Amino acid sequence: MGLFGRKNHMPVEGRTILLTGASEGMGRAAAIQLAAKGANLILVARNVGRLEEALAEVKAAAKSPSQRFTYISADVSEHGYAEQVVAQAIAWNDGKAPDIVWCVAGMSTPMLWCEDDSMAAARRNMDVNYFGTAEMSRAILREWLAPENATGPNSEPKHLIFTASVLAFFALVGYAPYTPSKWALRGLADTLAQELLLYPDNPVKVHVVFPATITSPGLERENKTKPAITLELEKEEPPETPETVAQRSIAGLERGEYFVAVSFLGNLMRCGVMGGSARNSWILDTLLGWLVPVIYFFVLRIMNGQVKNWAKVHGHPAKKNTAAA
Ligand SMILES: NC(=O)C1=CN([C@@H]2O[C@H](COP(=O)(O)OP(=O)(O)OC[C@H]3O[C@@H](n4cnc5c(N)ncnc54)[C@H](OP(=O)(O)O)[C@@H]3O)[C@@H](O)[C@H]2O)C=CC1
Ligand SMILES: CCCCCCCCCCCCCCCC(=O)[C@@H](N)CO
Repeated sequence: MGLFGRKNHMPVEGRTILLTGASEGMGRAAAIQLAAKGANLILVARNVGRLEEALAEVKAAAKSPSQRFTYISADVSEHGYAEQVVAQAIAWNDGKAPDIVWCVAGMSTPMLWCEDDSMAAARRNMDVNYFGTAEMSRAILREWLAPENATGPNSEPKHLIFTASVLAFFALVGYAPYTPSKWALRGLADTLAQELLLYPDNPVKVHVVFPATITSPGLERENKTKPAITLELEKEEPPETPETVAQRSIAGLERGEYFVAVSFLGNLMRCGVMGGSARNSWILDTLLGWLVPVIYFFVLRIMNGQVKNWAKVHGHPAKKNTAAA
């Protein structure tokens, strides 16, 4: 129970959490905050040097000396990686699967669709962002949902968390290699949310977090290929630090939200495309959902106008179109 008797839907104290993408940016910030709340953590990423550094920061943030922390180096884009990571995690965790798995690992290579490298980029983004998460979700669910791992309908649920982007609510020019990988995560999450109802004795909750721009090392990397028009349009939603995004994401998970947006604009965008997805609040989400078309009537006019004007001023996109140029 939190303030005013509000239930914490995702208690982490004493539980074990596996996070992919935990060595930098939002994943590392989330790991540090979860350590401060008393969780045991398994950090996953590729680069061991950066994992060591993150591990030291996580240890320093721990709430109690009894908490345990480790890391596993793995590439989430490799087929079959997740079974190995889950097996290693279970061995480290005294034979028990982690209670919470948060897939944060992701990347983005924005560019215009007609650029030379866009198809290779699209496949890479899909491998890391979609399959990296899909493989982990399947490996951990096969553990959590096994009949011998049933904990009973009233037990504390396990949590499976995906990390998408507000671009899965509202698309932007220049993100074609990336955006479909994040939309795909939503399709998987909606399907799993329903499929999990087949296992009432093995309660698991699925969630998707939808950040907007995060001032992370990843943002610096993606800005190297980002078209200038993309940079221009995405200024509409101010960037947030990894710490703020992690904190708001965790707050949403603690409130029990299924789709977690981390800003007011993000929540508006979310309510504009709910479709058949579970609502956080049926009343509020529906009311906001009625408002969004009115906003889009103007926003689309303005934003498409900006793109057309860009073409007028700068001519054919051809080559000279990255933000760096
Ligand atoms: N930055 C932004 O503006 C936004 C980001 N997002 C999403 O939020 C999440 C976090 O983003 P951000 O904080 O920018 O992340 P960063 O790019 O700063 O960090 C990415 C993390 O993921 C790990 N990682 C990347 N590729 C792989 C891989 N193939 N296998 C294993 N680990 C990998 C990195 O470690 P290593 O390289 O050592 O493997 C690192 O720990 C991502 O899913 C991203 O797509 C969503 C909206 C906006
Ligand atoms: C109804 C409300 C109207 C909405 C207005 C639209 C404003 C658009 C802002 C979009 C921000 C895009 C952030 C991209 C984050 C991302 O995922 C990349 N950086 C990849 O890492």
